[in-house]
Amino acid sequence: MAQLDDEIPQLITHDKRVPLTILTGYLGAGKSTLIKHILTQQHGHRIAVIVNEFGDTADIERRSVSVDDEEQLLELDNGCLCCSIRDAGVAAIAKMMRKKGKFDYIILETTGLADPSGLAQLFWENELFIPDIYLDGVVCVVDARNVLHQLSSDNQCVRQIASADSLIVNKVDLVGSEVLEQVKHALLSINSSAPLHYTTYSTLNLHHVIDLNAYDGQAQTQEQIKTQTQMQSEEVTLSRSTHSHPDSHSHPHPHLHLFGISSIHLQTPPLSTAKYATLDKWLRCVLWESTLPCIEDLVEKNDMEILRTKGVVSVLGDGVHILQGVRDMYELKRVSAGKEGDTDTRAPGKIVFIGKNVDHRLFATSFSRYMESM
Ligand SMILES: Nc1nc2c(ncn2[C@@H]2O[C@H](COP(=O)(O)OP(=O)(O)OP(=O)(O)O)[C@@H](O)[C@H]2O)c(=O)[nH]1
Repeated sequence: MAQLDDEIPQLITHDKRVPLTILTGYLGAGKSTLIKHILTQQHGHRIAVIVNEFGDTADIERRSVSVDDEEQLLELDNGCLCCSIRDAGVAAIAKMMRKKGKFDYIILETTGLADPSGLAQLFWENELFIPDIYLDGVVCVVDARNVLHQLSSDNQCVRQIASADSLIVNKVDLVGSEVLEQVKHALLSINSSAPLHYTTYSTLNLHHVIDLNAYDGQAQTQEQIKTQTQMQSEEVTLSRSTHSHPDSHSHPHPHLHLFGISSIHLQTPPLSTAKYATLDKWLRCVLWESTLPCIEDLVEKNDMEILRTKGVVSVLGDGVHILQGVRDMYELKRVSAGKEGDTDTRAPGKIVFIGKNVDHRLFATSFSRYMESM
């Protein structure tokens, strides 16, 4: 356990905040293996690892990742970091931030049983607690061999995948190409906006894991989001037709109900500044009030839960704007200036919602009706 003391704060950087990666993934997926890989690579960072484990396995974790300097590891004894974060957890991390300026990056490995979306939300809005830290991204390691079974039986496993900004499909050495295809389709149907990376022993290029800037609009260019979502939605369509009549007796894989969690995309044309304000209002209804306006004739009550929102929108004469959201929090931010004749500002936009009971038809109808009515 790191010795936390009250020395005079000496942050490694004075003008820069320290990035935080939340590392999630089901029990045994390969999170510690990934940390071990990260800590032995050249990445130019001095990384502190925080292990948040159930029970007393943190001791085993410490040994298995073999960190040279023990002070790089901080264990949070309480398995439920989300509940304790506002007091002990934040205090511990804040104190660690003052540790002699020994690190410039934090990886928080969550318990294999946790839903990371609450944590992501907390660190996204954490300026109140630890202003020196910003959330870089949520990375989820998936066990290619066991994930299909886990998805059918554990809600948290689905939520971990839904919250990810980067998905690492590990243990590909243990499965054949057919299973890998099924895994890919299952993951894309839950989260179509996170890129997939296939690994053995969590070995991959570190730019898929750290310095993602997933919550910083600058990293999400229009082209990236467009290519990613277009490519992945084609694959999801393929996956849905492949599994249109699942039957556990005739199929070699289980029917995945995924606890109602999936992702949908809405297309949006370039918006005038007035319509952009309308979009903002519609998002407040959806994300703050959990309501889809203007569809009362179609559905009485909507039992939806949004975990993650991402998007890119062109505003006529005002450049490209990025949408980022975690649960009920969201941010619309301009990332490039627009000018007359700027092709970017005339490109179509796209909004991705990941969550429970997100129905594409209802979202699309609500969106188009609301945008027309205002
Ligand atoms: N065959 C194979 N084994 C792997 C691979 N990656 C990890 N393992 C093994 O899987 C086991 C679990 O890996 P860990 O990295 O400890 O998994 P974890 O996600 O940290 O596990 P928890 O802390 O229990 O949630 C270890 O025995 C690893 O050596 C892989 O790609 N292929």
